[in-house]
Amino acid sequence: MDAPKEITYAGGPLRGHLRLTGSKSIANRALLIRALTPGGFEINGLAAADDTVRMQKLLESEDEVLDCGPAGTTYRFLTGYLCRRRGIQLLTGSQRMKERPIGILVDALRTLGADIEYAEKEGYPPLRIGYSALDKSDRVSIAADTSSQYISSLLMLAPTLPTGLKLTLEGEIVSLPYIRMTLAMMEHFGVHHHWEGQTIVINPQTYDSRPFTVEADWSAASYYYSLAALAEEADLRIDGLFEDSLQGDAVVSKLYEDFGVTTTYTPEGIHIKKPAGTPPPPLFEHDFVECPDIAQTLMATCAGLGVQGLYSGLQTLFIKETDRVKAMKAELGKLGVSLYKIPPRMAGKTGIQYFAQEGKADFAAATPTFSTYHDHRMAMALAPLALLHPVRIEHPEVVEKSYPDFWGDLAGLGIR
Ligand SMILES: O=C(O)C1=C[C@@H](OP(=O)(O)O)[C@@H](O)[C@H](O)C1
Ligand SMILES: C=C(OP(=O)(O)O)C(=O)O
Repeated sequence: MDAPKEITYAGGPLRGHLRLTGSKSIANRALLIRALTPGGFEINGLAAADDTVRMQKLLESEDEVLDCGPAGTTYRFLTGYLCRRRGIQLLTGSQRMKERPIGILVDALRTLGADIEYAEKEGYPPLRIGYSALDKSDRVSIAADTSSQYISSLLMLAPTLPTGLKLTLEGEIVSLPYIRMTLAMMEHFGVHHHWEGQTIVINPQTYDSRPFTVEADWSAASYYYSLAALAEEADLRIDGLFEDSLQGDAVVSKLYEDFGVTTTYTPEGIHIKKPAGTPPPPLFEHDFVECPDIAQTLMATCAGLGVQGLYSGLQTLFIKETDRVKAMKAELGKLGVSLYKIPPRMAGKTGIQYFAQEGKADFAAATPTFSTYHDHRMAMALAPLALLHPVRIEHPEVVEKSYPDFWGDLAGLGIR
């Protein structure tokens, strides 16, 4: 095992200016839509993120085995796409990918006529996918409470199907902004849809070839908001982020207002500031069902500042790159901060599952070494704590999944 990375900060106000990496969610949609667009189009701002690089390579590959590694969107988007590509391919991924469910998407595709088999365990990757016209039905219902990526996969394919698709979303909808992102990008390429209650209707249409630029990544921006909140004083300019965004994680700018971090939008991007002497709030409460990827960031901020946390909407975190609540509980536990499920009887009759967080990070024992569980967001969410005390991060290379320049960008701010 490689040595963990130790990161420290000399102290003082946090100042800097950087250009953020591109959004992998937007990039992977643009790449998939391009593969379905006659004549293709130019995409600007594609990041070197591993998930994006894999998507690009696998779309071009004619190999019999396609390995998505840990990339969820790549895996789910290709599951739909490959159903209509000639030949038989085995779609596989990392060990963790084989534990992330795919049955809901496979069942929906089979209703449309797909030729898909489980190559190992029923309900999980890898999949053996053959060609099908997907003309058995143009109507399908799908459980929306597990992953929006299944829905995005079907939506992007929908206009290319013989009679389009009527997709009914059942149950609670998780990660809704990502479904909106998919539909908005389809609109950009001239494909229209309409809602009939809980059903999204997409008629057969052709994607128009138009140049496209990938926005910078608001999920990645969350780590800078956390840094600003943890700093005594902060003044950061981040280029490439805009108020009018396709990304639901842009809500992070609002969430950090509670911590005294303000955002000004400039023609180049954002300017975030925290004045010296801003006291932290006593409590931070949020429902993360629309922005699951920034939950770890806020947990780490609250731990660093000793802010009590009350979180809901975390029910999908256990099937991400790792079981994220379990992993955060273990790592924050190293600092004496507790994270626990509130017993349902105490949460009342709402049926909502709440988690509470209590305690302020205590660095008295020793420099903590954080494990990262093959999860880029564990590394990036915990790194800002280095503003308070040196920390060590195991397997720092995990950040390559979405943000390969993360450590270099932190170094540019004096966090080395
Ligand atoms: O569609 C997307 O780009 C994503 C959707 C979300 O997943 P779920 O829909 O599985 O929550 C999110 O967590 C993931 O990082 C990216
Ligand atoms: C959950 C994530 O990614 P994916 O599901 O695409 O692997 C993430 O990036 O936080």
